[in-house]
Amino acid sequence: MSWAIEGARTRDRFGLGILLGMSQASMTSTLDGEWAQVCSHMRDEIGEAAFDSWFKPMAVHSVDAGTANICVPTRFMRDWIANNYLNQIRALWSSLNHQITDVEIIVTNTQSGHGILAQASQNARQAQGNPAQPMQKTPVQAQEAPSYGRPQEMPNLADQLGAQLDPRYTFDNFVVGKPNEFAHAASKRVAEADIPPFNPLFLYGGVGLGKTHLMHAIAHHMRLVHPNRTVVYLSAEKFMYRFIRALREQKTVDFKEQFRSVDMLLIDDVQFIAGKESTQEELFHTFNSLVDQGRQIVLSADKSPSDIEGLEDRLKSRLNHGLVADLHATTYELRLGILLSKAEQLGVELPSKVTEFLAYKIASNVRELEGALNRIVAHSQLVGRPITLETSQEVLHDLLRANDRRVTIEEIQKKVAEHFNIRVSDMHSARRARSVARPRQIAMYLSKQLTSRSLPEIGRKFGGRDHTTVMHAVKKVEELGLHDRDFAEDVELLRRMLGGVS
Ligand SMILES: Nc1ncnc2c1ncn2[C@@H]1O[C@H](COP(=O)(O)OP(=O)(O)OP(=O)(O)O)[C@@H](O)[C@H]1O
Repeated sequence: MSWAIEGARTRDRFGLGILLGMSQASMTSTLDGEWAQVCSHMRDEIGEAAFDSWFKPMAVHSVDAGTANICVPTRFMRDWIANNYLNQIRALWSSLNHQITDVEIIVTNTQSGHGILAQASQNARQAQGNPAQPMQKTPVQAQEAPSYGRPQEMPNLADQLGAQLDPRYTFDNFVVGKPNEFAHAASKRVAEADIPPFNPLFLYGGVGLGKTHLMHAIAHHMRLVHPNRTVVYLSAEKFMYRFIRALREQKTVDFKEQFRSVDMLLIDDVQFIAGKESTQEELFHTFNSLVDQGRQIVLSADKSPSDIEGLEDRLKSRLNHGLVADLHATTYELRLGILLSKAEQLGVELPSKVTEFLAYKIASNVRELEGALNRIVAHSQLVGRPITLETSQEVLHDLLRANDRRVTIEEIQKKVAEHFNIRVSDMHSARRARSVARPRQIAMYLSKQLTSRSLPEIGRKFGGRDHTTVMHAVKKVEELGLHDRDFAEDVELLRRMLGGVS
């Protein structure tokens, strides 16, 4: 509590006391009592955690002509309180004491206990040619404060606490397909909502499936639409290191204050803090404080909260409380879409055969697919050759081998049937129509080329046909390939898709 009496100016600094004919001591206790009541209301209203963060460090400073001045130790707190709680404080206080018509927040130097104006405010006053004003008013007037958000200086906090956002990771650049449509829709909803629709949003899925991309997209959108809001994105690892540094430098109060004051917090790769107890504890409190204040939290991990081992139960239960959305492994169609979108971003036109080939062959994750595309494009630009199936295969030789797997006759039949748009059952049927017979012959040829099965074995897999039928099919396909370039390319594409890398 700091009752700073600055000099013996006759100005009615304690206007209220004189008005009421009270002694300074009794006025102090009246104000203290009223402030305690305001605090008690606010604690009920905003919850223990937020109250501890913001109200505990506050104290009554003075009263000036009906304006109660509350002091806080930092400008940051002043701005936050002014933007978020001042209207409530003012209303509560004047309902307790009609003489209080206004409340202002001032920044004090807590070391000396004297009211010292924040530098910016002091400069402003001097600039107005009024340096002798005893009362230190803040430049933040509650009436002018936006109902949500903060003064222009606040977004810096996002850079201070968080990581840079990748400008490419936007919703526009995110290709939506069956495996990610739920996670995408949930992310969009969070990004576009004014009040958290679910808290937290928890995104999870395997490596390289787009979790980080979606988180950045949410943050980009939020920063664009609400430039005044503090949107902080960082990895759980970074959160931990920041916390450890704060502990080491004895700045945990600042750490808590800062993280608990953001408007949106996005933490990536939460699995990283499994088994890290004190970081989990800190995250837990940060989480509660933000949720209490109605701030959105978005988290991601490689597993669902329940499946992350080494995560405290109470944290798991909080993480499960909002919406948990998973990203599934990509499908061929989604990979095609992503390739087309990435190629467009790179400004290159990919032959459709190359796109189909890559989408089929590189099924592990999107990051690898993107890497493959980048390699092909870089190679083509460096050597000045167009992108073809052959050069792609050459350039990606190692990657393709890593993605290679033993192909079965069933897979060949399925792939060829898909390619020619016929039923897989036609591979076994007796139908002789060319539209069915030719793909069947190609499938037999590829079975001979790509598997170690004998001719009779292959025949049996094609509806119990004789080995001579298979032999005939192989010859026919070779022959046709010699005279029909399109046909040969089709077969070659299928061969490469199915693992014929050599
Ligand atoms: N649906 C998509 N549309 C466009 N690009 C995508 C899509 N999914 C993933 N990507 C791209 O794939 C790359 C890897 O995605 P991202 O880093 O978001 O994966 P992640 O799930 O966070 O992986 P990790 O678990 O390794 O952190 C990024 O370059 C991203 O842009």
